[in-house]
Amino acid sequence: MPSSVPSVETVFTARQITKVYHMGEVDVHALRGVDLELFAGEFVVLLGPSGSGKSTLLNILGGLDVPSGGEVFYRDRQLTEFDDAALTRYRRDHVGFVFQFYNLIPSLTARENVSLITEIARNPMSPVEALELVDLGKRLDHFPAQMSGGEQQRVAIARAVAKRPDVLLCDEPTGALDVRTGVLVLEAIQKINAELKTTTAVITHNAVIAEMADRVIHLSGGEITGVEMNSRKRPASELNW
Ligand SMILES: Nc1ncnc2c1ncn2[C@@H]1O[C@H](COP(=O)(O)OP(=O)(O)OP(=O)(O)O)[C@@H](O)[C@H]1O
Repeated sequence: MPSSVPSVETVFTARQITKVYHMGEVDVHALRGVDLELFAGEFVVLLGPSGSGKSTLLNILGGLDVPSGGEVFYRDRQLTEFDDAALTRYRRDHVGFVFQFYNLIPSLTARENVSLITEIARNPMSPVEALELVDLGKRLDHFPAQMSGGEQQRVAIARAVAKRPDVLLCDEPTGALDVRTGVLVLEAIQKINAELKTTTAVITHNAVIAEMADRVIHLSGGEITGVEMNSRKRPASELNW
C-alpha cells in the first residue's frame, strides 16, 4: 500500500499508467504514464483527438481493461490488483457504461432492456423511474426500432444508471447523433450527475461538449497535456455544434 491512501472524496487515482498493445512487430503505446484523479460527484470531460488514448483510459477506470504498468485505485481499493472475478463484481456494483452505439436488445422494449439490469442489481431504482429520469416515461413499451437514435441512447443511459452506480463512464455518447438529439442525451447525463451526484466522465473529441464539464482533461498522444476547470459550466441545452 503506498504512503498516501486516496481520501474518501477521491473516486479514482491513477498513477503512471501505461498501456502498450503489441501488434505483431509493432508496439502501440496507447497510454504513456498517465496520472489522474477523479473526485466524487464531479463532471469531467476527457477531450482529445482520435487515437489519443481516451477510450483506453476510460476502459481501465471502468475495469474493462487493465494497464500494462502503473496503479489505479477506485476509492481505497487497488483495481490493478483485482483478478477477473473481482473486476466483474466491481463493474457490476459500481460502474455504469454508455457507449457510442446503444447496444440495446432489439426484441425487448425500453422497460425490458432496463429490467435486464435492475433484476440483477443490489439496490436498483425501478425501470420506470430510470426511464422517467431520462424523460422517456412515455416510451416504456416501445422497441428500439420504434425510437430515434437519441431516444435509444437515453434508454441506454437509463439502463446504465438504474443500478445507482457510483460512476458513470460515457464513451462518445453523442458520436452517432445529430446536434438536436445529442443535446437531449447530454441534458440527460447532466441531470443524472446533478440529481444523483454520480461521478461522471464523458469522452469526446468535440470541444463544445467540454463546456458543460466541471473539469476538462486534455489527452494527446497517450498523455494528459492539460487539465482545466470551467469557471462557468454551461447547461447542455445551450450547446451547439
Ligand atoms: N485493442 C487494441 N489493439 C491494438 N491497438 C489498440 C487497441 N485499442 C486501442 N489501440 C490503439 O491505441 C491508441 C489509443 O486508442 P484509443 O481508442 O484509446 O484512443 P481514443 O482517443 O479513444 O480514439 P477514438 O476517439 O478514435 O476512439 C490508438 O493508436 C489505437 O489504435
